[in-house]
Amino acid sequence: MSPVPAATRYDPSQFNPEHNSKTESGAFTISKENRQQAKYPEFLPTWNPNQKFPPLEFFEFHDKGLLADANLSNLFPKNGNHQVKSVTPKLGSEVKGVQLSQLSDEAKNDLALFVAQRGVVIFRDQDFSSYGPEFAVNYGSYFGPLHIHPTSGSPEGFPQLHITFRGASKKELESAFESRTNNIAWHSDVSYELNPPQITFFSVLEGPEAGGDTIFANTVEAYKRLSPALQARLEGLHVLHTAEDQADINAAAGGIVRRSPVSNIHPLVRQHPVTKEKHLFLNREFGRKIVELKEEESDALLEFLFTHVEQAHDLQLRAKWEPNTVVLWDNRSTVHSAVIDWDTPSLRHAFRISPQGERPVEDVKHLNDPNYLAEKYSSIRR
Ligand SMILES: O=C(O)CCC(=O)C(=O)O
Ligand SMILES: [Fe+2]
Repeated sequence: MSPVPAATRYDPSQFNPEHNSKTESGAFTISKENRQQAKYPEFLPTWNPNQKFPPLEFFEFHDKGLLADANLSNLFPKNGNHQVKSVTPKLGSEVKGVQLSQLSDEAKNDLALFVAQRGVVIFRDQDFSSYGPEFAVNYGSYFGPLHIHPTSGSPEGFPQLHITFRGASKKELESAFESRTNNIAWHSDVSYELNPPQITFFSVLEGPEAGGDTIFANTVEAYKRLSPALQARLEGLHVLHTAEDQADINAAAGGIVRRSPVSNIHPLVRQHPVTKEKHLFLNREFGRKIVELKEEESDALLEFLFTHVEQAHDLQLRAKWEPNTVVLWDNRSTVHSAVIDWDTPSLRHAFRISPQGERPVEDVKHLNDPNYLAEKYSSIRR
């Protein structure tokens, strides 16, 4: 079974006993010093050891992108004042002149289609974060039930928001490289869930002037680049994804585990319900084993596929954050990593909204089938 990757071992959801203090309700939060510096205190993380959530259950999901206008005319009206340009030919668009907070439901449907088509969309000059956590939660809920992360910190009262927070101390910066030569950790978010997230919103509220970018890779293109012979061999294989290590690491660091960790099996090659494109669905952080293969075979094949996606800069992009940027990604057909490279002491504070999507399927004919893979589950010792 693949070993727990270095980046997963290092990063217990930013829970850091050195900078955490307690709120009035007994939850951990960041230090007073960091709280005083933060420009968006309503989005600061808390970790409440008493908060517990029941296991997630399978649900049917119908992507809003399927309701979109094929010409995206609600998102980009004919006489609108918007500019859209591709970041790279294979992945990503950058948009100016569209205010996410003001979109109608019809325009949100187009947004879901556009993000599915482009993989990553970078929206500049947004007022989205100024409306606070409640607005963010309501907005994201349009696209699907919001995922509550099992180990992350979140603003009090808004467990659906996943907060990324790094303090501004020199020690914190240096600790990033104490035991690793780099901090790159390619993944798609919480792929161990039965219905992992689809369209995902990420807003960096404040961050360093240079650095702290987020990198993305396109797993549709990564699949297309493989030879037909290898593509055919990958069909019908399934990967075991697990939350166990993340839970253990957080518990060991004194953090929280607010939902019991799960393991699930998903197809290695997945079909997208909106674009109908096939893509690799892999995850260096949570994907541990190809269940149909022996251990050494699985390790070698997974390592080949991870390296293929991670080295192919010709199917990747690097999103640069400016004040008031919101980035949306398709958490099914892309993988991403934070880039923790800044060396001036500055806060980096971000929030993520993760609407859950369909249970991954190798062919959309299985979409929303509650018995999908039932036989395989019963035959696998996990
Ligand atoms: O901090 C970043 O740039 C990305 C963090 C991340 O992987 C996430 O929130 O899903
Ligand atoms: Fe992520």
